[in-house]
Amino acid sequence: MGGWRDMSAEALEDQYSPSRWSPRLDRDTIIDAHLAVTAAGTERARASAQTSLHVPYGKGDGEKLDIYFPTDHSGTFPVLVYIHGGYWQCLSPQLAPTAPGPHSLSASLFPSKDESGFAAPPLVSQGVAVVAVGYDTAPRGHMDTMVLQVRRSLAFLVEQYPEIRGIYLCGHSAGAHLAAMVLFTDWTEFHVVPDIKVPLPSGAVLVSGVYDLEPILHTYVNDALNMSREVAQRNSPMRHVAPAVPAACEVLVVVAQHDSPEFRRQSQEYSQALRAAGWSVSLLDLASVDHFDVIEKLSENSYILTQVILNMISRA
Ligand SMILES: N[C@@H](CC(=O)c1ccccc1NC=O)C(=O)O
Repeated sequence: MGGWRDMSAEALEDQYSPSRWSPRLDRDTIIDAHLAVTAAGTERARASAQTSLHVPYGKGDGEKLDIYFPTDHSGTFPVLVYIHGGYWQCLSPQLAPTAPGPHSLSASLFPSKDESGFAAPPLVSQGVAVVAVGYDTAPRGHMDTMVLQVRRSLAFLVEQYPEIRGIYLCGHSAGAHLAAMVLFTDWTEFHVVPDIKVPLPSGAVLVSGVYDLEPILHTYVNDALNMSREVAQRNSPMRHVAPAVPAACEVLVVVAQHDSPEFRRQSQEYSQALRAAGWSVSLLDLASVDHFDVIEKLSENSYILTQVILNMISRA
């Protein structure tokens, strides 16, 4: 069992507050800066790529996705599906860097699919489409619903876009958790399996994620999520590591040097568990980045993670 059980409430709260661990920016400005950088990157991506925005993949208001098409998309193309983070919620006062008040309820203070296209430019120029998936964050969405929505968004893409040849998943923080939940989906429930000749997804890049939700139950993060222990366990990828099937996808678990020790432990333990179950998994520990710029830098062509992702896709 993890050492988190012996931590004080304060220490645990610290460990699960990524903004407190960056040597680059202080805790009161880093989330604002993260949103500004990802919003500006998304604006650049929308100005340069051909897009289909707010495409509904289900009936719910939050069930929309944005597609950034590759520069040349006359034939088939691979897709990187990006799942944003933000601790699965949009109302926690501690997620907002400013004091609680009407201002802190503004949607722009929380990551959403609308600031999640920043990784597109280096990928679309290499023939890879990028899809930013929206999902219903808490308090509107329940953890089970978010997992279901992300799974459904993939089934939708496979069905609607026959020109897609290979879906790669990339999630950040809470989004890495959702991506990891997709790895053990029973696709027969989504009626897509008979047509699938490649595994779904073909590869997964899990960046600074949480794979055991139990510690979160004891922190402010659960104020908006309201998870019971049962919900947290049912939605913990760490508890569902199944033996790899022959066509199982390649998994890259990425963690930042300046992620908290608990976040770093979670990535280490999850990647080890997958490896022990026969999965093809690598743990990439990136130097000189924190919980936020580890993902922001995907807007840069020369960033090591951008190159690793392009490499994973081109090897398929
Ligand atoms: N309250 C958190 C905020 C946070 O975790 C977060 C903010 C923006 C994007 C991703 C985040 N983390 C996980 O999804 C913190 O202290 O950093």
